[in-house]
Amino acid sequence: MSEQPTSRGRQSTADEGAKKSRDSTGNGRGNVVVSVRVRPDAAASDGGQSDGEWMVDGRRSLVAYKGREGGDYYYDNVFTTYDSNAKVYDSAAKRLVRRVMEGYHGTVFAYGMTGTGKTFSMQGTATSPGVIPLAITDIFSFIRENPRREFLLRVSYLEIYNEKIHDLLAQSTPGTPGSGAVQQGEIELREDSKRGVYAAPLKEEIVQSPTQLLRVIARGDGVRRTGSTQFNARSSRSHAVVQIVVESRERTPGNGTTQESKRLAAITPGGVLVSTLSLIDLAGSERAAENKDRRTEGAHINKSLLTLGTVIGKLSGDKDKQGNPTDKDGKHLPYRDSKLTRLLQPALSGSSLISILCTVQLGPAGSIAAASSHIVETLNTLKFASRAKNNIVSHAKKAEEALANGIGDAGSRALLDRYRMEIVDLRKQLDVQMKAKDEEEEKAREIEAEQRHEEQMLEMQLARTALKERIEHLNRLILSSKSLGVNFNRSLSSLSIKRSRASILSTGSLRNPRPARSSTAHDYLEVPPATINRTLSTGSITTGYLPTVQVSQIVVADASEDEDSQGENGDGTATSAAQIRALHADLADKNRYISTLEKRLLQARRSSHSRVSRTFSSDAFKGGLAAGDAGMETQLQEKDAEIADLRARLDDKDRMVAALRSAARKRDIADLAIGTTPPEGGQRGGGRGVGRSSTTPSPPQYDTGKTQHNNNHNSNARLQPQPRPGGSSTTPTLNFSHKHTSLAPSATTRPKPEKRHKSVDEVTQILDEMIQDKLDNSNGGGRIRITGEHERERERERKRDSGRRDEALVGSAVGAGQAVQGADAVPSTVV
Ligand SMILES: Nc1ncnc2c1ncn2[C@@H]1O[C@H](COP(=O)(O)OP(=O)(O)OP(=O)(O)O)[C@@H](O)[C@H]1O
Repeated sequence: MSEQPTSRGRQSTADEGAKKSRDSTGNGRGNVVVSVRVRPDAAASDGGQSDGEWMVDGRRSLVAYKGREGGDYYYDNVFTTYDSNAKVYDSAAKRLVRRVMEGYHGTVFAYGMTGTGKTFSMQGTATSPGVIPLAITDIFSFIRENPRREFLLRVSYLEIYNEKIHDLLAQSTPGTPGSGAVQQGEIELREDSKRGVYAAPLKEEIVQSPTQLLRVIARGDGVRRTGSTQFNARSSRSHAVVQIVVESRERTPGNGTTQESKRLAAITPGGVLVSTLSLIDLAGSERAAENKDRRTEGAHINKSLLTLGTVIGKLSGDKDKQGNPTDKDGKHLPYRDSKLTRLLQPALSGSSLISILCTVQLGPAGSIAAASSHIVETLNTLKFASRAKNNIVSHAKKAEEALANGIGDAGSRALLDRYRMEIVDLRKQLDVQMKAKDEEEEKAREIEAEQRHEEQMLEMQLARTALKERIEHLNRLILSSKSLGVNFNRSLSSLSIKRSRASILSTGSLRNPRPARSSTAHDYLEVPPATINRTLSTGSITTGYLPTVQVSQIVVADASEDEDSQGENGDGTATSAAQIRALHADLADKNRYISTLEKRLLQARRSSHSRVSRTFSSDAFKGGLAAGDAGMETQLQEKDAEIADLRARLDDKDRMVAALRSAARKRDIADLAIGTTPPEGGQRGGGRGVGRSSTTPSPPQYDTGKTQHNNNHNSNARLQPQPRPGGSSTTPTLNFSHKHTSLAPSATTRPKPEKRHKSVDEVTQILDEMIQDKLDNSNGGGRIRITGEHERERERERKRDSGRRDEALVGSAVGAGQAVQGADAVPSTVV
């Protein structure tokens, strides 16, 4: 094929010739795209559409030169000075980039004389991005448009400067223009069957966004060598190669949507497409410069470009027996003559898609571009483009197919596979750890459940203990009621109190110990009926609760001990003070018990609430909780009822204590009244204030009516008021008719109580004697007659005695309501 696709004389068939050119090379599908871009000249008046001998027709992709060696040049694309970078990309590179994303290798490079706009076309500007940034944008657009595939992008950036390869991404500090990058380990071009020709070692960076990729490339641009030339103030002095490796695979191959299918897909070989997009900004060919450095650079540049042109010129599509491309004469192509051609070998040999953008600058007559030397360079560029268009034969195949044929390098380079495998391994480790974590959490939940169960059991045990204590307490109360003789019919039996007589006497407060009250006395106390129905607690008390009474010990007797019970006065009865003390003790006991119950209930409620709140979040214990809560609720209600009942009882006992205290005060007043009477009878009784015989038997036990106390005995003793013969019917007398004294302590073991009170019978007997004496004296037939002064003295003595007896009678009448003496066992005591 001629280097001049068409000539002026054949211009009429230019379109046809261009179409024929594409078809003849077999690149009708666009595997090889050759474009020419004309840089605008500032001096051009019409935008360069017609610069002297040049004619550019973008619509027909035609560049025509009317001068010597002129002709018409047709290409795939001809961009005029009005065309933007976006149009250049869309027409010359976009399709190639898209196919690279589909698995083809692709190469785009700009070729042309220095200052004609290669860098401008490839990199562009901020307002007019070139092929590289537009390709990057397109790559990520493609990824977004293909959600069923997953991609991995990595980029490298190298330059060939003076026939040496430098890694532009491995240099940390951007070099100043012309200063060169930091020298690093020499990078060699290697070749193997899988990867083809590649530079190593070369840094590759994985990028995940357009911005990140652009930043990486911009960093490389910053260290790329540039310098000022005659035609370009910032001329590229090296060939810059950006390589973007694209790995992709189907995200869900087949019908696999599960994790397992993804894992299988990840470890299945051949599923990954690996393709490379090479974007190359070549250094510009130039005439020998005056500057030595520029001349050296230019020599290397020109040499590599010359080699490139030579290789392309010899491309024939033929191959030797080993499959290496040869020229039409069967000779090997000189790819190794320069690093540039060596690096571009895969693309030039037809294993990749290729797009060549040739830049030229056409100028009007008189301009630099119109110089003869410049025109020659422009014609050389056009001829290079024509040879590339005519000679490069591409049989690019998708990387996946290449892999199947053992040509590609995906097997060893697919980071996506390696990463996927690593991901699979990490996921397995994660699964193992998650399972272990789940098992630990399950164990923790089980332990927590066991702890909650134990807490529930503890609470239940606590509740049961409280209930048992309540039952025991009530049992004690019942026994105590028996021993204390609480009359369920509004009367109190004897409160069993053992007290040291000496102790009592030592206090000096109980000079007149009194017997326990009879049922009549209880009526007098007006104790509320409710109080009588309450039981008394029991307990041994060794404290002097009342200041005027010191109780050494209160012995609570159960049924077996009732027979030994004896009251304060040694007659099986208890004094009101003792009863008060017992009630106080009972009150304190109940207060403690209530306090204990309240504390435990509060604790149980808190524990129950916390347990319920915790357990509501767990379905595993809902069933058990329903029954447990119902039981606890019932127990709580029962305990509330018990507390209310105990409080009511306490109130009654308070009232009862108040009543007993009131009665005690009244009795003490009465005792004081009696205690002030001179103990006249002491002279006859032989004891101070004690008229009781030394042979006085044990005081009688008396029944209090309905009390079941000692019901084994025939307790017929009743306290009944009886009219005194010849006396007032209101004066109470005691009539003990009971036959037993089994509960009475023996005379030998029980201290003899002091009896300072006169019974009604005694008083009656005294009065009878006094009356008889009066009668005797008045009749004169007295047995003893006293005359004179002696008789008068005797009369005065009788009057004094009478007065004292009257006082004693009053005291006895008062004390009779309280004193209880055995009528048949204890003779009337004469004071
Ligand atoms: N199509 C264009 N439109 C506007 N300005 C352009 C165009 N092409 C190139 N230029 C300008 O021309 C100058 C040289 O361009 P550029 O550096 O791209 O040339 P080059 O071919 O890369 O040169 P070298 O080979 O020396 O690196 C720049 O200032 C650039 O802005």
